[in-house]
Amino acid sequence: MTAGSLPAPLRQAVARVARTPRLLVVCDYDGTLAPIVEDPARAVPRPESVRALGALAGLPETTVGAISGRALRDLAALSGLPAEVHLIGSHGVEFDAGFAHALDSETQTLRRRLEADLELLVGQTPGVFLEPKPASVAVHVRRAEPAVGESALEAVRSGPAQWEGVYVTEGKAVIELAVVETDKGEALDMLRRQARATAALFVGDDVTDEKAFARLGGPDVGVKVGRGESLAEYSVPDTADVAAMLASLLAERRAWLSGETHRPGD
Ligand SMILES: O=P(O)(O)OC[C@H]1O[C@H](O[C@H]2O[C@H](CO)[C@@H](O)[C@H](O)[C@H]2O)[C@H](O)[C@@H](O)[C@@H]1O
Repeated sequence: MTAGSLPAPLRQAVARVARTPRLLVVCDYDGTLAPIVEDPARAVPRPESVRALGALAGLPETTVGAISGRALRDLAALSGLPAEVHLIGSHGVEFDAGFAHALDSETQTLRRRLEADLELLVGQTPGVFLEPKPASVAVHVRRAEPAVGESALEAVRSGPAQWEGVYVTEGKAVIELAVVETDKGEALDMLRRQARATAALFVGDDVTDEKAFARLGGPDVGVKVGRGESLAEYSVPDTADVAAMLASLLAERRAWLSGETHRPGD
């Protein structure tokens, strides 16, 4: 996949947003920068995407972020994104390493109870495993036989997912129970305010990314990765196309900033 093989309307939208005075570029991680794989610990990003995001973050008037469902520490370790890229974990609520300690003791207790209960309920089911995070626990079923995975998901849905103070998110072969409400759209808006962005490009593949797509408007560009209903105006099939699109955005933005292409009002 090359920039030239992106659909023409998307190529035009990318060229347009590249010409905004203060640009914000934000990507989801799994399924967007990193292809989906069986083992979450092995989900590494496409190097071309990492390079493009790093280069974009080095340009003037250009802010870059990644908002992921992952714990911030895991996102930082796995993504290898440079320090100039703003990383936000836990579906948009984890901005810094002290996040878990800032939760009140009742919330921390609920989080521990959730993990213990989920371990008893599904932790020993073949192919099912837990991913503990600072304010949530994800139950993965990708490695389980389909019927086994579905019954584990059902046990979680009808069990701890019903507890008071628990927020449920279902994703790709995963159900996540959190003790705080999460919203990637809030995180996107915070980055937008900090950057005083005049337009944003957001790219994501999963249900939690829809909350970010819902915040887009005006000159913004939303790109859904993969199939399925989405609020995003544009879509691409997979992470290779995301890499091509980011490369195209980088080339357009560089050219515009250096005056090689027409600036509005010139
Ligand atoms: O918001 P994201 O960056 O897209 O994170 C969403 C979840 O991604 C991870 O799980 C998903 O990707 C795994 C690796 O490809 C895959 O094995 C799993 O089935 C997917 O659900 C991550 O492990 C979760 O913590 C994130 O919430």
